[in-house]
Amino acid sequence: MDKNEEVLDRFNGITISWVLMIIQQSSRTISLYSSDLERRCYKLTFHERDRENITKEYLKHVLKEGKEIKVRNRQRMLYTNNQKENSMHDKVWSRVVFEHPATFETLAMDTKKKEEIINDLVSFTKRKEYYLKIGKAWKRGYLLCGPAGTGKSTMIAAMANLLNYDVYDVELTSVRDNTELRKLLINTSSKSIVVIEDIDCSLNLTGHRNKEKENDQILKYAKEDSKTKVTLSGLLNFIDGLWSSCVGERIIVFTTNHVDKLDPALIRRGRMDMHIELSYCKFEAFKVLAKNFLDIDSHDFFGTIDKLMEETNITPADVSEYLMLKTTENVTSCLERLIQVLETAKEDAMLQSQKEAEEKKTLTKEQI
Ligand SMILES: Nc1ncnc2c1ncn2[C@@H]1O[C@H](COP(=O)(O)OP(=O)(O)OP(=O)(O)O)[C@@H](O)[C@H]1O
Repeated sequence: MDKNEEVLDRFNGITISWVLMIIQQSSRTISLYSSDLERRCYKLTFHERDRENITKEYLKHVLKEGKEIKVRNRQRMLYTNNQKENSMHDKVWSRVVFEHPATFETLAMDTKKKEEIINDLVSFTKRKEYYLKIGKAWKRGYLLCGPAGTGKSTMIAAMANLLNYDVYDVELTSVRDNTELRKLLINTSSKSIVVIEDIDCSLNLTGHRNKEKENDQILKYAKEDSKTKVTLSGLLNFIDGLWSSCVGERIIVFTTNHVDKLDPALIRRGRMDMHIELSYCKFEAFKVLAKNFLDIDSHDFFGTIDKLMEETNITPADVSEYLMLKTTENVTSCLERLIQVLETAKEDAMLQSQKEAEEKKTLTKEQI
């Protein structure tokens, strides 16, 4: 608004006039900045009879709207924990602008499941009073599981874009110990998603903690260069601390390719409120990808693709690759290429299961 410009607003049938006032202040000191000598304020004019309504309801509404606009317009950030061992500065997080294009609209998965997740997220953000009333911290935990390339990272980006949250990506293998983990947590802000990806690969946070043999197997997934001394109880404290010591809304997301290998304590309800399984690309998910990549809702080949997808396991990441149009291709030739890939995958899967069945037979004979 310019100085003395008037803007009219309507609220509950009341008209309010806003005028920007700039008041010059006299000062004996010299300032390089003219704004130091100015006081900016807004003059609101309305009918006397509406005074109570304005002071009690309208101003509250203006502040709330203002906050929401600020959140909508702010640049979101992606934070990662600093990995330099002897970092000179105190900052535990490094940040870059978060500009991932993924949305729930472009996310390929079962429509019903997608709606359920969106509703869960949106209703979480609106339940501040409810959480206060029941005496629980305003938080929600999501466990995303599924094979590589089924969209776990993409879903986190879609969540952040939907809610307008920052993302804190915790690289657990670079966290020295539980104290450092706590420090990271304290330095996260409200309206954020704290992410620990591939939780099964980061630490030995597996189920059946007493069975050494199984633990050995799981350690194969652990990163060999990991120097972390973070323990399972440290991580549990981190999650519970996140809920109890932080003000404001927070979401924590774990992703894993091997949910069965995680310690049940880590993923129990209350810590991870919603378990979301992302799976191989079936026809409904394919239709989303076909719309994203080829801008089509139907095609004569859709029937064949539907059938083949029921018989094969192909990830949305692979389908996305095959749907990227080459300069020499058109939609039909691109879909033909995908059909060929699916047919080959189907044959390979059949040969593999035959081989496995024969191996099983031989094994049983040997046992007899
Ligand atoms: N469900 C999906 N919807 C849309 N695109 C997807 C989906 N799954 C995968 N993709 C595409 O494949 C790429 C890889 O997917 P993404 O990294 O999200 O998978 P992931 O499950 O996190 O894999 P990993 O376990 O290896 O980290 C994405 O950049 C995206 O383009």
